[in-house]
Amino acid sequence: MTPFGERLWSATAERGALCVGIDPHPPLLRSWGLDDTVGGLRAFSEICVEAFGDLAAVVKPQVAFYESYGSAGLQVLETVTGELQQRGALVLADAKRGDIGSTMAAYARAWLSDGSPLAADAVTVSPYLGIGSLDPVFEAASASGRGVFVLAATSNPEGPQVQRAISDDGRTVAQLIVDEVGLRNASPRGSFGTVIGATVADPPDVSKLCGPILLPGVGAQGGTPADVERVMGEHRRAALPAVSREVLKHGPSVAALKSALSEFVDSFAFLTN
Ligand SMILES: O=C(O)c1cc(=O)[nH]c(=O)n1[C@@H]1O[C@H](COP(=O)(O)O)[C@@H](O)[C@H]1O
Repeated sequence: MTPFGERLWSATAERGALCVGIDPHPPLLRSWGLDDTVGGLRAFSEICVEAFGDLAAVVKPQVAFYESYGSAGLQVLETVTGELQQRGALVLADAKRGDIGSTMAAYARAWLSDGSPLAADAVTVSPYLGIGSLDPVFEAASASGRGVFVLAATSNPEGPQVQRAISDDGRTVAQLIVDEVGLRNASPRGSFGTVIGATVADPPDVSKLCGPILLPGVGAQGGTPADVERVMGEHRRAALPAVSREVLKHGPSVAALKSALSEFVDSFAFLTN
């Protein structure tokens, strides 16, 4: 398969730089007139497939909401992943996995290996057991043409306490993570990205990353297109802003969801022009 970094570049050139999240919060299910059951989860997800599959460059199902319904929820996630891919969207599984290396190899098999029922185009991972513990994930992604997004400077207010801490050599933890991911990218359009919230006040330098940057926190958490521009500086072509609730609140009308998504895509047109 063509490496994820190249596939993402083409997808954002064609559809615009935006990642729309599928986050089936129970109150959101209810506001769409759906039950907080696996049936409601399935109906919610099918509406999202219909609304986003042909339009968005990347769709990011939040795995936590599927896991909370057990194996039946994960089955819905498997189906939705396949349907989105059939419609031409790249699927980023927001699983945020992080463990010792030998266990990461099993997560890599689950999310990034051909033939796995849960395999997506890319997965989010957490580096707080040490970036080297993620090597099995980088290896599996390289082997299968998939991608990885490593948390570096997250959008939540609690993040800086850990991520702004200073490491032995004077860099912040967030900077260290960005630099380490950059060392693993083999080409300017690498398949290994980082996560930097659109809400982050003092973002790390991404000039040597050579990979995509997922910017969650747009919309419901207060991030704006101007914030994305500020965080990315001259590296804006690598940006992949992410929005969930601010689009999903327009459901269950497929037309209204599509139009909310298109408005966001337009507001980020400056990233790809
Ligand atoms: O990895 C993520 O996507 C992520 C990282 C981060 O720093 N902050 C963050 O909000 N997210 C995810 O992005 C989504 C944000 O949703 P909204 O706030 O509704 O747009 C959720 O699924 C979060 O888990």
